[in-house]
Amino acid sequence: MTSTDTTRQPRPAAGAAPAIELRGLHKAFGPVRAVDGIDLVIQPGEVVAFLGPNGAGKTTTIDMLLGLAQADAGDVRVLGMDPTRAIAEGRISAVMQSGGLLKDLTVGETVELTASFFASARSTSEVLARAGIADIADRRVEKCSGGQQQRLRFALALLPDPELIVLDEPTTGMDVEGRRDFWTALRADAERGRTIMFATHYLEEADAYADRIVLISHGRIVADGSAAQVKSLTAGRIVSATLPGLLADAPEVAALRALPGVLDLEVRRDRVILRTSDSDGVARHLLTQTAATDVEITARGLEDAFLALTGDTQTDTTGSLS
Ligand SMILES: Nc1ncnc2c1ncn2[C@@H]1O[C@H](COP(=O)(O)OP(=O)(O)OP(=O)(O)O)[C@@H](O)[C@H]1O
Repeated sequence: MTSTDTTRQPRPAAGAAPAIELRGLHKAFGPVRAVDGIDLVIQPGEVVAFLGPNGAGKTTTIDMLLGLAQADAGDVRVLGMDPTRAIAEGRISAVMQSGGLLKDLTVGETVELTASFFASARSTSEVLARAGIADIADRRVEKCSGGQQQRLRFALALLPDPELIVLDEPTTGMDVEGRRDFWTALRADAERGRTIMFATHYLEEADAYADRIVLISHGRIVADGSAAQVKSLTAGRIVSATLPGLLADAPEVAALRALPGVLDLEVRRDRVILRTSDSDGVARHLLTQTAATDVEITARGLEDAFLALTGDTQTDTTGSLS
């Protein structure tokens, strides 16, 4: 079979079991609530980024998803079955951050050796081509860059032709080029209908390569949707201006707070900072109804959404966003 074959990965029929179903998942390590009530359903064919800062609970969730750790409470189903059965049947593969490669073997030998452990596996040439490393089949693993080794792990994960691939921070420590090549190979494979879930703390990877972002913090899901939807959860722009002699209880502040679209407002010395869905209206008010100077309007990006929703860094605005 060649890498151009497109008949083998049909999208699952309507009514197929979810690729991943997590219900009320909890896991604690002593006093640390690593996973604190996760409910998540991922449908066949979705490419989902599991995004969160260090210690958010991504790896713990993935370990339970792969049957490597037991939940304290809750239920895990993968392709409608227990994860250990899905793995035994070759229907789910994992790509972890490191380990598992023998440095003296070549890339091709590594794939052939691993394929010999499976009752039925795709061909070496096919998985090397899919992972974008056919040209380095004869290179010894120890001579491969971090990015090439990670694409080799991806090739190994493709051997049983799984319906679902789970990757735990697959590009940690890679340079920009290595990351780009890795994601190009993964995304091309995903186009064929495979379900992919990857953990990352790189916002740009989630934004660029996932159809859906599940943002977690302190073991809980704090946002779930497309990159645009996640951004819109912290919607609006920031308008700031200097108002000399400003006091937080001044009538000007009350009038600003009452403007349509204002989501929150903060006074810092003589500067007022507003988050609003109508930045033009606020700027117009400031310039025509008050003595404001230095009016600035800034857009909020995914980075802001991430920080605001995970609450791990102080944002410029007040008010709860999650
Ligand atoms: N085996 C363990 N023993 C004790 N605490 C643990 C253990 N594994 C994880 N934790 C704690 O559970 C929390 C969640 O960790 P986890 O590794 O799941 O987060 P993560 O989102 O994958 O983080 P990272 O991006 O740093 O890998 C952290 O506070 C971590 O210190």
